[in-house]
Amino acid sequence: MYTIQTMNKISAKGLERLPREDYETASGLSHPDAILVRSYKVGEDDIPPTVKAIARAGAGVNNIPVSYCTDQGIVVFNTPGANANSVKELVLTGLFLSSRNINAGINWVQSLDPAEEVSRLVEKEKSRFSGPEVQGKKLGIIGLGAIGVLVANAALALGMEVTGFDPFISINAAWGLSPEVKKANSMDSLIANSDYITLHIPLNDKTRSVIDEHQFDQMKEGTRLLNFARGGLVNNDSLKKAIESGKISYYITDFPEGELLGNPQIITIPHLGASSPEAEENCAVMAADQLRIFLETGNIRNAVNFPNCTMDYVGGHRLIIANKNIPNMVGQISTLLAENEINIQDMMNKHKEGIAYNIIDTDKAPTEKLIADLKKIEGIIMVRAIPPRD
Ligand SMILES: NC(=O)c1ccc[n+]([C@@H]2O[C@H](COP(=O)([O-])OP(=O)(O)OC[C@H]3O[C@@H](n4cnc5c(N)ncnc54)[C@H](O)[C@@H]3O)[C@@H](O)[C@H]2O)c1
Ligand SMILES: O=C(O)CC[C@@H](O)C(=O)O
Repeated sequence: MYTIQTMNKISAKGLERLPREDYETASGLSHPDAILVRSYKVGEDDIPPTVKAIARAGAGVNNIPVSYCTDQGIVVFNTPGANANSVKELVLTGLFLSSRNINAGINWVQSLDPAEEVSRLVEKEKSRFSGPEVQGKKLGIIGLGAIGVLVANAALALGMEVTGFDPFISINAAWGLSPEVKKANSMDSLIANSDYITLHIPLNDKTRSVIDEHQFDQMKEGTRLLNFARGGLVNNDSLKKAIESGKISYYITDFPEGELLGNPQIITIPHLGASSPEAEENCAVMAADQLRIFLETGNIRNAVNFPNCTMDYVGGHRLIIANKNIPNMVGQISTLLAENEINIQDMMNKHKEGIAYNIIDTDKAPTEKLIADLKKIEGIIMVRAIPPRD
């Protein structure tokens, strides 16, 4: 029986992927094998030593202490692309909200006294809320991953001129991107030439406050900035100055903070990018499947801190071992197995940055002592025997 601790409400469709006869899923487990989470900020103290994997039902993993997990041999998964369409639709909504003064207009109508002649007032005052069409305008997209590509292609269909900046674009993303999307050679040039800018990059130490005073200075007067990626990408003090100076006409964010409230030029959405039943289901299903496959077979798909590594599993004896990516680790592991008269039947070794991951199928079950001895090898981070299938 595996136990999975949920740290947010997870779509039932996802939980159904973990059969009840083999899995207990609940929010208050003290020794879980794995954690399933959405946006809850997971602290190191939330992760008991029994945890082997954490699955983030979503894209961003900045709510998970990933390097701590790596050091503990805990595999962290996310669900690439599973909520991208949902975010794309909200970004398009954001484009129109930022352009046509819709939010201000709606708020004004709602503020009218119903006893007044509302239709007359509307016709008299509506010119205050006029705003430009997006067709023919320039959209700059920072980050051409799962979401950025969908936004780019949809914006082209709306008649926008689209430029993207992503020095690390994946081959997969490049395949999905329309050839009509122009490539910016630097973030500065994209920023300087856009009427609308939308952010679709992860928040990490390299991207924190990536939109700061310098970037605002490069922008055209009246730029509309959309942030459906993470609040920390934009420096709020610089943003407020840019609004005051007229550089920014509207900032649309899915990440409200106290200091952003009450400004009519900042439209705050309560982190709804992935809040569609379809996205919630897609993410939960993908996250649950990845956890189940890892727990039951050791195969890894879509981990952010471990290499992808899959080897057909027929149900026999399997060891999974993670180690620092340094010389002679495989040699020491196989020597120890041989000394214990265990024959390797099949093996796979993959690495990602400083981590190597091994799947080793053997002819006999490893003993507790062998597992303990493997863990003692300098550089070994994690060893687990996969329980053989009946
Ligand atoms: N609002 C929401 O509910 C919601 C939902 C999903 C994702 N997100 C956020 O959006 C981000 C993007 O999601 P995604 O699914 O497209 O992820 P993704 O991993 O598919 O794409 C991210 C892209 O950003 C690029 N990138 C990284 N650093 C960059 C930099 N400095 N400059 C330019 N490009 C850079 C990468 O090369 C990659 O192509 C996530 O990390 C998450 O923070 C928000
Ligand atoms: O789970 C959510 O509601 C948001 C997820 C989103 O921020 C993500 O990074 O995928």
